[in-house]
Amino acid sequence: MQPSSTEVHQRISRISAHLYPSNPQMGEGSMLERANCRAKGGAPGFKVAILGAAGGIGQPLAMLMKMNPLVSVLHLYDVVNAPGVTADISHMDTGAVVRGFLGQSQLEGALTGMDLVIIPAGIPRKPGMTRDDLFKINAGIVRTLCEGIAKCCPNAIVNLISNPVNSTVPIAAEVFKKAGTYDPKKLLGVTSLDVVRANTFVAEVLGLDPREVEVPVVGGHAGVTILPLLSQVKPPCSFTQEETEYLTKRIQDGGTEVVEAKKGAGSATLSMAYAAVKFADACLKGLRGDAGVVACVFVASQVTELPFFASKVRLGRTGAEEVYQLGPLNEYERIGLEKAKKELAESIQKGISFIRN
Ligand SMILES: NC(=O)c1ccc[n+]([C@@H]2O[C@H](COP(=O)([O-])OP(=O)(O)OC[C@H]3O[C@@H](n4cnc5c(N)ncnc54)[C@H](O)[C@@H]3O)[C@@H](O)[C@H]2O)c1
Ligand SMILES: O=C(O)C[C@H](O)C(=O)O
Repeated sequence: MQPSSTEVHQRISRISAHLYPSNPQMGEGSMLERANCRAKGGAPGFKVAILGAAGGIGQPLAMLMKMNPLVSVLHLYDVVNAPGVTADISHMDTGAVVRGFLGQSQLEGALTGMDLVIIPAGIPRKPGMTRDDLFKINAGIVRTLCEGIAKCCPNAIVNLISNPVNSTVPIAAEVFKKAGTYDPKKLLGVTSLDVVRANTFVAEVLGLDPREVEVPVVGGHAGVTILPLLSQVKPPCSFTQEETEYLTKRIQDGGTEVVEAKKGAGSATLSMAYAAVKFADACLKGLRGDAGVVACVFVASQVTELPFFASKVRLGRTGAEEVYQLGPLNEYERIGLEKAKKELAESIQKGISFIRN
């Protein structure tokens, strides 16, 4: 039987409300309720928000998270174009319910009830810039978004991608401390792109499939703070001094390599979305209670004298439940570690001072 025109109208307004629940002109509450029911009644999964979802990273990240079977609800927030990206992604025939949120007034709706918040909001580098040159603009963006998280989903795990990660993570920590919601296990600076690059470049040198290679990358996420531990590569292997220097430099300069190739059109977006999803998936598996979920991430740490440091962690139901020691380093890595710590200390302090002063 054909549906009546009233039924068709009702269905259309339901779909609008599903896509734009925070925009009263776009639909009625009934669809939101239905979407919530579907989220509850459908495959069990986690609620994930992407802040900066309409950007170069945000769009492919949203697409890949919509394909993730662990996600039941996906909230896409941006200050521009969120409705367009949401409409597009929502047509994918995968399980997650997608909802769009546009602008500061809809931030609370985007965040309420979330288990995981991924933040790729902020400006990217152009050739000639360092990640620290992004601090002025991105520090304020991260502060505002983290104030929203503290208010609306204080228990969520946060995956912070916005650069400079070495400073934005300390900024987020200070915001959460001020709000009384800081849980060091749940604030994670995303460094998975460094690991993805390291696996790829090392595999090239060894003539292996990159999927078989595991390179721990520790320290931070900028220049010399990115420290690949080539002495700990799996499968066990050895490198000449020339290979070690080539690989270390290429991994440290991977971001710049992409920024220069893009000639002013931004920085890594597609490989970053891939790396972000790899890490987010690990966080969700940890939340689900899977055993043995290990990844490198920039996190509150006692591995060195610095308050934050990237190293391998074990992800569990409450976030980064165990932060692993660096393991034995060779002479080249020990020298690299000292350089990394010097620069990292300044970047961390800059982030802390941004909120405290
Ligand atoms: N951690 C890493 O490994 C890594 C890798 C690549 C890029 N990045 C960083 O990620 C960030 C984003 O890069 P991109 O290429 O996607 O940039 P982009 O400019 O393409 O996208 C950024 C998005 O953020 C949005 N945005 C700006 N202010 C916002 C706010 N207050 N709230 C919500 N959204 C807001 C913009 O509207 C835009 O859609 C940059 O800072 C970049 O340096 C980090
Ligand atoms: O290099 C950049 O500015 C972006 C990102 O941090 C990267 O490593 O690709």
